[in-house]
Amino acid sequence: MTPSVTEIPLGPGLTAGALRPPGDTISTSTSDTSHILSASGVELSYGSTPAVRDAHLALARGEVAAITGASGSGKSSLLYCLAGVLPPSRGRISFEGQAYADLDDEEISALRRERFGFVFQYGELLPELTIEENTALPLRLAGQRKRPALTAAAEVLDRLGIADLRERRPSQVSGGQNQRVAVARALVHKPAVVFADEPTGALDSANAGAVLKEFLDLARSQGTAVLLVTHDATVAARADSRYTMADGVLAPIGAAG
Ligand SMILES: Nc1ncnc2c1ncn2[C@@H]1O[C@H](COP(=O)(O)OP(=O)(O)OP(=O)(O)O)[C@@H](O)[C@H]1O
Repeated sequence: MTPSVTEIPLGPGLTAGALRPPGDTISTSTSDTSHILSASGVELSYGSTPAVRDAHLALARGEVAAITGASGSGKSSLLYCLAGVLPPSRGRISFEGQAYADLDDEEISALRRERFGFVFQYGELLPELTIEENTALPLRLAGQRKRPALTAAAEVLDRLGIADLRERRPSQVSGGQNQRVAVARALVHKPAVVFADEPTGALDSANAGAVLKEFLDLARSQGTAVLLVTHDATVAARADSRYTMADGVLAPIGAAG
């Protein structure tokens, strides 16, 4: 099963080419250019079940923001709205001042593929590709030739201390190593924003701390903003800004810095 350009798995049930139902009600205003990503009045319901209520959030270039909250509070739903994966029921989301509502399906797919990176709890690597090929995937999807893409992948793997694993397949490395590969893949194309949903949630605490540090150090060194969803307050403590979510309501906790 070789991945096609439009079928890169981004997580359970998600693909890079997926999702943009017609008829959403996002406003087309593009006034906020001071933040790389901004959201106002975002709401999402699944049928009659509200999951996100009137969420406001702004992410600066290179900022690491964390959202904590209990299971079912709406964190993932909000993350997927902000990543252009799920269209909100109401509200406005914009990237670099460009409202998602003004982008067509192809443009929003390109945004997710080229300007965003994704990390999920279980890595979501493609089992039939090597570690190096998995890491190079965003560059290949963006049209880069194989050799420079693999060279760039090897450099990122080296920065994460796992260059020696590059010829192996995901089944041949540990959980922590898999998650480092997922981090490498999310950052290899130097995206503007990485969306990370419980990126270390499947790891033991020592491994989780190490992987998280490497992830955030690498993101910060290349100016990539990170929006991090986590249950774990110690993970959130590494962020520049923090939000909490309860019953679909997002609230900032503490000042940035
Ligand atoms: N596809 C769906 N269809 C219907 N309801 C859903 C769907 N996905 C999530 N929900 C509901 O929306 C609410 C928010 O779910 P969400 O997954 O966003 O929460 P979460 O805070 O990320 O939870 P967790 O920490 O357990 O991942 C929950 O009540 C959940 O049951």
